[in-house]
Amino acid sequence: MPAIELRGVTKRYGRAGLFRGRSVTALHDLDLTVRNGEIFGFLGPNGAGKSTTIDILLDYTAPTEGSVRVLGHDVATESTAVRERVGVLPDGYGPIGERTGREHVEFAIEAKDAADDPDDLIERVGMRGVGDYPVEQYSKGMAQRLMLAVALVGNPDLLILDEPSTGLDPNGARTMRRIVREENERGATVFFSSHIMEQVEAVADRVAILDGGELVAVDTIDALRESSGSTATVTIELSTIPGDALDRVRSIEGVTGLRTDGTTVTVACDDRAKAPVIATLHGSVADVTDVTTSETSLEELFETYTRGVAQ
Ligand SMILES: Nc1ncnc2c1ncn2[C@@H]1O[C@H](COP(=O)(O)OP(=O)(O)OP(=O)(O)O)[C@@H](O)[C@H]1O
Repeated sequence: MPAIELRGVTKRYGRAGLFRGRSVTALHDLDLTVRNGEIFGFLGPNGAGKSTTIDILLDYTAPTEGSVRVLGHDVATESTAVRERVGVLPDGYGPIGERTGREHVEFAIEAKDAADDPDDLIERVGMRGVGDYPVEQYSKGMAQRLMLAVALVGNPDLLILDEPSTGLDPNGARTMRRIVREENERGATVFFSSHIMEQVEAVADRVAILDGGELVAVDTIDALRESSGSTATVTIELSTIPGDALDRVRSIEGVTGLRTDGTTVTVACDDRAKAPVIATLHGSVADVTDVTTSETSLEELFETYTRGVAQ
């Protein structure tokens, strides 16, 4: 049984007021399967439809067409069963009011009828020392840690994290990654949206890239590298930029992209093309002062897929 299954999901929002009559199609006929036990990164540019998808998974909004199953339950008819087994870290909703962080966690434990120790959760998300402060005094990062503690209550089978790194400093981001891995090792499926590609690359088993309400890629990051044709990135520092040599580099078989920034040339290519790229620039009139090669990053793949270059 997949953890998440969307079939033919379309979502149209109606417009009120001045724009009444015009509607926005946020998702077009989306099919998506998230396997049980995987860490799944959900990516897309602003307005791609990520939050809409998450709202549909949680039954906060209904799809215009299509069916949605979460942990084997139809979210339209069995939303209570879904909520009992899902932990959610929403985007843009922090804790409010005079209650302390600990009280929020205690409330969530009670609401889920769970047996967690609030102190353990507070400790785990790195909130020791501030659990007894009223949440109105929390910084953005502390509020985010608290929301994560609440999401973890009851050992959920599925964690849905919407932009989990919002407001977190590097230590907080590391804690988040550690917790995602620990939860996954415990057996939970983790579905998370993010704009922070390093975070996704560090933990995700597979990723989906959504663009304009449609999936443009779903796979492991390695497989996306292969299918985009750019497995490597070669970065070359030159003393000057020789225009004709750049044209020769572009025409090398296996080169899928080339960018210049000052005297730095960055070439996306497959592994076979690395040596000819370096040799071509090395043999040009300009001096090569530095060369680095690396695997194509998820950020570069994201750019490729969301510009429709790869297919
Ligand atoms: N309640 C709403 N009413 C009307 N249009 C909406 C509503 N919510 C979202 N939209 C539209 O649906 C599209 C998808 O928005 P959504 O918020 O799902 O994207 P997103 O991928 O989460 O973006 P971001 O990365 O900026 O958070 C956008 O065109 C947005 O303007």
